[in-house]
Amino acid sequence: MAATSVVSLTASSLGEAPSPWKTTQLLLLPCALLVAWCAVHALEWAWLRPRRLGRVLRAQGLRGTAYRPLAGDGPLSERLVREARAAPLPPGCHDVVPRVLPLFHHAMKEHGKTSFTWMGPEPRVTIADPELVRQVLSNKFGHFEKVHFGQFQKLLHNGVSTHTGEKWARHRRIITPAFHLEKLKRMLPAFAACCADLVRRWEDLVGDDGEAREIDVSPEMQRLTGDVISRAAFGSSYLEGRRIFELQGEQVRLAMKLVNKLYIPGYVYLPTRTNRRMKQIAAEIDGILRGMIATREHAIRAGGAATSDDLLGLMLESNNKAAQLGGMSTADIIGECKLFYFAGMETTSSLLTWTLLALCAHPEWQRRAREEVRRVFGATNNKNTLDCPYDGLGRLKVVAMVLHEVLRLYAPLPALHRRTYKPMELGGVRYPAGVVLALPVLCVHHDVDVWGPDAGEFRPERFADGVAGAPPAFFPFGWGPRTCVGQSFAMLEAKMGIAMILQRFELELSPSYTHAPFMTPLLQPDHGAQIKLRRLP
Ligand code: HEM
Repeated sequence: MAATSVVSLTASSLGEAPSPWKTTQLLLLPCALLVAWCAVHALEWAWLRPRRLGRVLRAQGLRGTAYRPLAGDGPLSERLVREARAAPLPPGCHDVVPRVLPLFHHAMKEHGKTSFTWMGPEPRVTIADPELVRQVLSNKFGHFEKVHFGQFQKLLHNGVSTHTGEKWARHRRIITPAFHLEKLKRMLPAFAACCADLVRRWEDLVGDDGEAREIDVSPEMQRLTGDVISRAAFGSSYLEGRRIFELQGEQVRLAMKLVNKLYIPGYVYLPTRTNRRMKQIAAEIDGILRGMIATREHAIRAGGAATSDDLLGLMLESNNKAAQLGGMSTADIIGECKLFYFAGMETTSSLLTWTLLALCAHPEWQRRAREEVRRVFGATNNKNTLDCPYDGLGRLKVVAMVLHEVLRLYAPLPALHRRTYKPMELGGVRYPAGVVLALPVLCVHHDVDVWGPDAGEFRPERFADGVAGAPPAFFPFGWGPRTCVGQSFAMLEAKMGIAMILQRFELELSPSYTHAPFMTPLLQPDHGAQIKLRRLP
């Protein structure tokens, strides 16, 4: 319209009628410019920039796969995953890297330990030297920033793990006190109640006729850790919490369908069935959490407490104290609650599942761990030990060694990622901005150069002197300023769960179990974790 009136004005001021051809030309010009601008940007994004970054890396002696426009190594990765997935491992074999991280394994074998592959148009350099990994993760200036998946990630969770800079520091300061050991000790009765529910249910399932019964422990451990996080996070409102956990589970399953489409710009905004359902789920979760937060805040304003023994209450308390310095908004608190599920549930259930499977595959360690549990807590939990479980859990040295060895061999998060946002030097290589650094936790944990020729074997005695006595190449909870805030929470929960199970049941692998560790994106058994349980006298 504006263009037409300018044309008419100019034409009439010259005393001529505007020619329709001229008008069309003037209208087409901005469109043509827009198309040209998009084309140049698309060319830069999909072709010129990747080629430039690849050249810079190769010029410094790094080797890697050839860039394929847009798709990158997607098709290669899909093929390698398909092949790896088709080949289960023998039970008790812990050489899981080629199966779990087939693309990294392939690239490192073909092109060296520090080599690169392509995530769509982004080069991804694998850094598998533990000292360099530590340097990346310890960089407190955030020069290696976390890799995010934009709107997609917001639908799953939008908490401290996705924030950067001042916002991350503020959120981390506010939520950290909720995870202090003194606070966690007060949550132990909630942990114990969930574990007691689980073993009671299993006792009913197994019966006491001395026969072994098969149970798939993988969904069982997810249910346990979902219950624990629901109770620990929301105290008496834990049934609403459980609904959130069900919805989050569905959200993750839908999200996994989208992973390969993430490189199609704007895909998450298309009104597909999956996208619509994901938005619905996010809205329902937000609604439940908003209601819970409003109730707690109302209680605080009325002069009461926010139920300070659960994570939500502790976080609100800490947030109120930080209010003068700029606290968190309700939307921020919702993001953190969603993150508790995402960060704390599947990770710990993965650890518990692989621990139960490892104890079946290594009966000698099962016997030693059970003897220790029964020495500390008795044959079944009696009143005294339940009153003070923290001290007892601290005395479970063999159980701790087993858990650490499982975290080494089956790290629940097999790889972490960072991105350079400005040129950075690392290990003698100068990385330009925009390079993704993949830190393959699992490869470092299985590296024979670090752990010795028996790196692929289950030997919990490596951790006889705790983590401090093991090689400095163990980082299942990350390293540096962004290390896992829930580490002690997870270890206490896992110790309690394993102790209560070992106290009451003997475990053995079922013949129907297939050893198939798989990344979903956490490390889970691909075909379930079928274990035969027998009740102990
Ligand atoms: C075995 C269980 C767990 C494992 C293996 C694990 C692993 C990790 C790792 C590797 C990171 C760092 C990620 C990175 O640097 O990119 C992390 C961060 C985090 N974890 Fe855990 N985690 C576990 C349990 C938990 C639990 C139970 C919670 C909370 C209830 C939790 C909450 C978090 C949070 C909030 C962060 C983000 C910290 C930040 O960015 O400052 N985690 N976790």
